[in-house]
Amino acid sequence: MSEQHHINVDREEIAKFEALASRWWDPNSEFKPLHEINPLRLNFIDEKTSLNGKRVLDVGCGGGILAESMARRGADVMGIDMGEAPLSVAQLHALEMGVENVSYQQIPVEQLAAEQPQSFDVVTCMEMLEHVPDPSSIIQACATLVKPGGHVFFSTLNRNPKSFLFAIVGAEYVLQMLPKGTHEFKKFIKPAELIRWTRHANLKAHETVGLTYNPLTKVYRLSSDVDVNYMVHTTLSE
Ligand SMILES: C[S@@+](CC[C@H](N)C(=O)[O-])C[C@H]1O[C@@H](n2cnc3c(N)ncnc32)[C@H](O)[C@@H]1O
Repeated sequence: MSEQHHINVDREEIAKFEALASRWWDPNSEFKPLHEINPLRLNFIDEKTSLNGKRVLDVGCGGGILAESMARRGADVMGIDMGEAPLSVAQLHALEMGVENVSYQQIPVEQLAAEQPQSFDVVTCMEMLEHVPDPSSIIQACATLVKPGGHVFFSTLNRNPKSFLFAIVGAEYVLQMLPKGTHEFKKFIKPAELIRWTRHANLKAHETVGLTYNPLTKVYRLSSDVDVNYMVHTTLSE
């Protein structure tokens, strides 16, 4: 692994997720939001790509909530992350659940892109870009890894006063759903910025959809409101 590949990893960010890893599959833990949005994003991805039989890469897979669920839909899934503990948790969970068509590896996405370009039908990169020093480099690597015509999905947090209020003040301080310091506001990404980076990587953005939390009903749903958490569906131009 060359030094260059390590530059785009924030060790402090990885350490945060390592420390929480044992609670990854507890639906009432710090990872509750990921558990709750998972059916929404899984169905969205499955509708666009028909996961059954597809070769899928999940970048920044953590404890494997999305990766394992895509494997259960019949995809052949590889999950990568730079955290060791989340990957061990992911591996163990798949083993316990008897899900065999998912594997996990600790490797920087830029390195995998150099080694295995154009090898996946679908690439997903969820709730990860806001934790890395250079998100555009991750996006470029995802574009390199997907086959021409293949699908790439990103999700992240928007950057505006409302997302500051919901994702940081609300989630970390008022509701205490997430540990304080989970998110850094200046790393949040506006949809226009994300879409510009995807365009530079030769990815065509088709749809941007909000993952919206209603604090009164405590329910997430897909909506046209992209103010806080949102997901983008792209394909690699052929
Ligand atoms: C909020 S979690 C999201 C996990 C998963 N994608 C999901 O949505 O269920 C962010 C993950 O990104 C990983 N991560 C952060 N920086 C990374 C990097 N540079 N390369 C790979 N993974 C990274 C962390 O270790 C953590 O597992």
